[in-house]
Amino acid sequence: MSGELWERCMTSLQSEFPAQQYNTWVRPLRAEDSAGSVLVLVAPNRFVRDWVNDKFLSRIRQVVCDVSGDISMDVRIEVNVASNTMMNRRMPPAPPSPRPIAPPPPPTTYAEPAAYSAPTSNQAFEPISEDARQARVSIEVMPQAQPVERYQTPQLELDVGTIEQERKNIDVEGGVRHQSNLNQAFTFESFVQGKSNQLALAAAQQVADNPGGAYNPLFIYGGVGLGKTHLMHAVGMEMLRHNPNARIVYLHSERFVADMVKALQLNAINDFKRYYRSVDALLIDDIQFFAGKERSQEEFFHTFNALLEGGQQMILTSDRYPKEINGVEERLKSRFGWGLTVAVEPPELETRVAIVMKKAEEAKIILPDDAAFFLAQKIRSNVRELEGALKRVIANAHFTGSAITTPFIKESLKDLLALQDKQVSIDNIQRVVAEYYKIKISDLLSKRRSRSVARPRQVAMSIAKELTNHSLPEIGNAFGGRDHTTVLHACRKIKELRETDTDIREDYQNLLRHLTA
Ligand SMILES: Nc1ncnc2c1ncn2[C@@H]1O[C@H](COP(=O)(O)OP(=O)(O)OP(=O)(O)O)[C@@H](O)[C@H]1O
Repeated sequence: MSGELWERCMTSLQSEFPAQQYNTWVRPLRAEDSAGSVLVLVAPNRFVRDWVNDKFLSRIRQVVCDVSGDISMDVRIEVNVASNTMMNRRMPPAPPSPRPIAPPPPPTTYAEPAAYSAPTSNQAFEPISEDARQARVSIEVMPQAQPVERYQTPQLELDVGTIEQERKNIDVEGGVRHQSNLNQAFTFESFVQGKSNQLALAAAQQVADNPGGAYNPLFIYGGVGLGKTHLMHAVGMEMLRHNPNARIVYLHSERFVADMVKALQLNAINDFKRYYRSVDALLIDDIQFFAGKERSQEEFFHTFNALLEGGQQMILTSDRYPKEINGVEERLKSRFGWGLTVAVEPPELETRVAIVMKKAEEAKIILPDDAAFFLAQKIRSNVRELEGALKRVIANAHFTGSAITTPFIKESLKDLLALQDKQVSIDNIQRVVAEYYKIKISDLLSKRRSRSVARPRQVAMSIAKELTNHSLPEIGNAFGGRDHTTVLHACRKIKELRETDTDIREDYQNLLRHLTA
C-alpha cells in the first residue's frame, strides 16, 4: 500500500474529524510503502501511536478500505513509532548556508574577548568572557565586566509589569550564562482548564513531567491571548520545581533574531550557538515571527537539530498550525511537527467565567458570581482582553473605594461596553461579513443559494447568534425574512465546519476579532 493512498485517506479523515483531533493524531502519521494489504503508518512518538491504536484504528481501517475500494475489508493497519534510524534519515546533515554572511565590520568599541556584566533586560543571551568560561564560576563571583559594547537588544513585547526576572536561575556552566525569563505567575495552578485548552494542558503537563521525552518539540498553536505563553511558562516553572538547577530559557522569537544579529555584529556567533545549545529546555514564543528571516531560520534549524539530538526539550508556540506558517522553510515546518502539536481554542463562556474568578481570586478581590458572569459574557474576544477589562474594574474600585458589582462593572466599562454594543448589531455583522467576503450586503439578504453567498450568510447568522442577544426568529428576519430553522441550521453547519475546515475556522476567528476588538 502506498503513501499516495494514505494521502487520500487523510483527506477523507480530515473532513470527518474535528480539526484539533485531526491535527494532533492523524496529521502526524506518515505511511511507509508496504507490500500486500498491510498499511504501515509511522507515528512520531509512542503517545500518538498508542492513542491512534486505541481510539482511531478501526475508523482508519474503515476509511482505508473505502478509499482503496477493498470491500473485503482485508486490510491490516500497523502503527509504529519512528525509529531513531528513521529520525536520523529524516534529519540529514544540514547543507551549508545558501547565503554566506559577509563578516560584519569590526565594531569600534568591541574588545576581544568580550566580557559582560549581569543582564539588565530580559534578553536571553549575552556573550561572556573567556576568563569566565574557563573559570566556570558562579554568578556571584563573576569577575567585574570590562567596559565593552553591550547587547542592546530591544525589550521583549511582554507584560514586563508582571514579569519577575528569575535572576536566581542565572548560572554559568561551561562558560554560558543562562537567564530563564520565566514569568512566575504563569503556572499550572493558575491556569484554568476548559474544553478549549484541555488537550494542550495535558500535553504541557506530560512534557513538564518527562522533558526531552516523546513530545519533543511540543508545539502549541492558537489565536491571540488564549494562554499559549502561559502554558509554556508553566512547563518551565514545573521543570524548575522538579530541578531547580535546570537551565530553562524562554524567549520571544524576535529576541532570538535580535540576539543572533547582535552576535553576528559582535563576532560572537559561536557564543550564541553555545548558549542556545547548552540549555535543558528552550521555550520560543510566536515562532511565526521567523517568517522571512532566512538567516535566523538557518541558525534555528541547527539549534533545533542539536537540541533534539541532545534530548533537550523544546516548546514552541505560534498563532497557526506549523504547516500553515508562511515564509518559514519546509524543513523547519516539518520538524515542528515531529513531537506533539496541540491547539488552544477560544474559551467557551463557562471557562471564561472560571478564568475571571481565578484572576479575581489572585488579585484578592471579591467578585460576585453574577458580576463574573456579566464580564465573561461581554468580553469574548480572548482571555487577555478579559483580564484587561477586569484589571480596569479593579483599578476603578480601588480608586473609588467601591465594591465590585455588576452595575459597578457596567459603569466602569461604560465606554468599552457601549463601543461593543454599538459595534455588535446585526447590521454591523452583515456589513463586516460582506466586506470580508467581498460580496454585497444585499446578497446576504437575498435568496441566492450559490456557495459564494450562502456560506458567508451562514457565517453571518452564526456570528449574530453568538455576539448579539437577538432570538433566532429575529436573526432570521434580519436576513431577508428567513425562518428560525434556517438560522439554527446555519449555526450548526458553521459550528461543524469550524472544527473541520481551517479556512472557515480562521474566517470566523478573524471576523469575531474584528467585531469585538
Ligand atoms: N486558561 C487560562 N487560565 C488562566 N489564565 C489564562 C488562561 N488563558 C489565558 N490566560 C491569561 O491570559 C493572558 C494572555 O495569555 P497568553 O499571553 O498566554 O496568551 P497567548 O496565547 O500566548 O497570546 P499571544 O499569541 O498574543 O502571545 C495571560 O495573562 C494568561 O495568564
